[in-house]
Formats: sequence, C-alpha cells, structure tokens
Amino acid sequence: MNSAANSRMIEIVHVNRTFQRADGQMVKAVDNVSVVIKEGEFVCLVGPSGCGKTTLLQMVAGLLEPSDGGIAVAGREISGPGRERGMVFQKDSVFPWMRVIDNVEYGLKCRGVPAAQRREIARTYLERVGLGHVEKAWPRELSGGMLKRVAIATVFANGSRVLLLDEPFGALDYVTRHQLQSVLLDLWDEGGAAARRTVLFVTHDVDEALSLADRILVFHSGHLVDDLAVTAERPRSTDSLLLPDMVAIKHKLLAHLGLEKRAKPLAIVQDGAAS
Ligand SMILES: Nc1ncnc2c1ncn2[C@@H]1O[C@H](COP(=O)(O)OP(=O)(O)OP(=O)(O)O)[C@@H](O)[C@H]1O
Repeated sequence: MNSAANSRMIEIVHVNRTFQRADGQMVKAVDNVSVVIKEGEFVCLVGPSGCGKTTLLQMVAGLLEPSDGGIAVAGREISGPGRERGMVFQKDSVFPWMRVIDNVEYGLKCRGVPAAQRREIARTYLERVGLGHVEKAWPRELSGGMLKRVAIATVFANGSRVLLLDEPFGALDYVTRHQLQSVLLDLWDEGGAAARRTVLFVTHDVDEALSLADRILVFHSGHLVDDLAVTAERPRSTDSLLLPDMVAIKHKLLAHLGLEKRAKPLAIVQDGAAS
C-alpha cells in the first residue's frame, strides 16, 4: 500500500552505465541519470533507438550493475534481482515446457506458496486477462497476444510492487495492442489509486505512452532530457489523445524523436508527378 514512508518507490541517483564493444570502443549507454519514481506511478520511458532505455530498465531489475551511481527500490539499495520487481520482456516471457497455469504459478511455487493457494491466485489472474479457458494449454498453442496475457498474469500473480515492462506489446497488431493496454491498466487500477503498483514501461509508441502514463521520461544518447506529466483523466479513450494538453505533449515527444518536421501533408501526386 502507498504510504508517505515509501512514496519514493524507485530512486535512481547519478547512474551511469558504460559498455565495451567487441571492437574495443566504449559506449556510454546511460549517462548520469537521476530520477525519483513515486509509488503507484505509471511511467513510460521513450526515446530513439539506442538511447539507453533497456539498459536503465535492466539496472532497475538488478540484471545489470551500474558502472557508477546507485538505485534504491522501496528505500533499499538494490544489488541484484528481487521479488518486489517483476519484468516482462519484448520477447516472450513464458516457459515453453510448462502449461499456462504452471507458468503463472511458477514464481509463487518458488516462494513456497501452498499449492491450493497458488492455483487460486493463478486462476484469478488468468481469468482477469481473459485466459481462464486455456489454463491447461501449452504456450505453443497460444497466439502472440495470448502469450503476452500470460506474461502479464504472471507478473501480477507474483505480487511484485514494481513492474518493469520492456516494449511488451511492440510486436503485436494494433487491435491486440490496444486490448492489452486495457488489460494492463485494469489490473494496475484494480484496487484503486492507493493499491497501484509502480510501473516502468518502455515504448517507442508515442500514443501508447500518452494512453498509459502518468509521466513520460524522455531519453536521448543516454541522458534523461525531459520529464513530462500526463494529467489527462482516466480512463482515457482515443478521444483523450485529442485534448489540447495531450496534443501539446505529443508535439514535444515528436520533436524529441526528430519527427516534427514529417508532420507536413504529403505532396499531392498529379499526372504521375509531385506538385
Ligand atoms: N551488452 C552490450 N554491449 C555493448 N553495447 C551495448 C550492450 N547493451 C547495450 N549496448 C549499447 O548501449 C546503447 C543503449 O542500448 P539500449 O538497448 O539500452 O537502448 P534502447 O534505448 O533500449 O534501444 P532500443 O529502443 O533500440 O531497444 C546502445 O548504443 C547499445 O548498442
């Protein structure tokens, strides 16, 4: 639950991460990033390819160590992965050798949750993502969108207070993507504002960020270059994206991505030649 004591859920303090490429060249993937994420915030990370979004997420997950600086979650400096942080990757995050329900239960099983209790929790979340009817199926029998639902059910069933999602819907078609955004937001909001989990969500899709986020962090060349509040009311619809404030944020994001100049109408083609 939210409380004043841990309302600073993620604290990233002067974090740097450098890689050495195979050719010996050094790459500064994350460059002196400091930011505080409050408990229950839904934060999207946006920026051009290679700007360090995944690297930062992996450091918060504890899968990568910062070269410099520190990261604390719920007031504790992290030194590796932890139960309070759950991750969904762009590629499928399910074990192909386990049935759907066993996938969703796996984290609970590892923590010693009794069989009947973990089955009940897994079933609850599979129902919530609309997959109650395929609990006995194998992952290979499911579509890409269904597999993402399994991954989302799993991360919520595990009870992690911090969810780290790296372009989870990037490979999905438009309709499935929108359905899954709704599923994710419903789960995030299921207990009301005071029970919301803290989400870091990497996306390339500006409209997705505007639909989901309370706050959008914009990265460029490893730097955090903008921090935009999205205050539009929830639940948001496609019409919410047309509100003046949302359009203003979208313009800022497109400018950061270097896309503003493409907003001109296409030249009209007449008699086979551009006019
Ligand atoms: N293991 C690694 N070894 C060497 N360089 C790496 C490694 N991981 C990432 N990098 C480099 O760090 C930089 C940031 O990569 P990162 O994957 O974090 O960017 P990103 O913003 O998530 O990109 P994308 O949106 O394309 O996924 C890139 O220049 C990348 O080539």
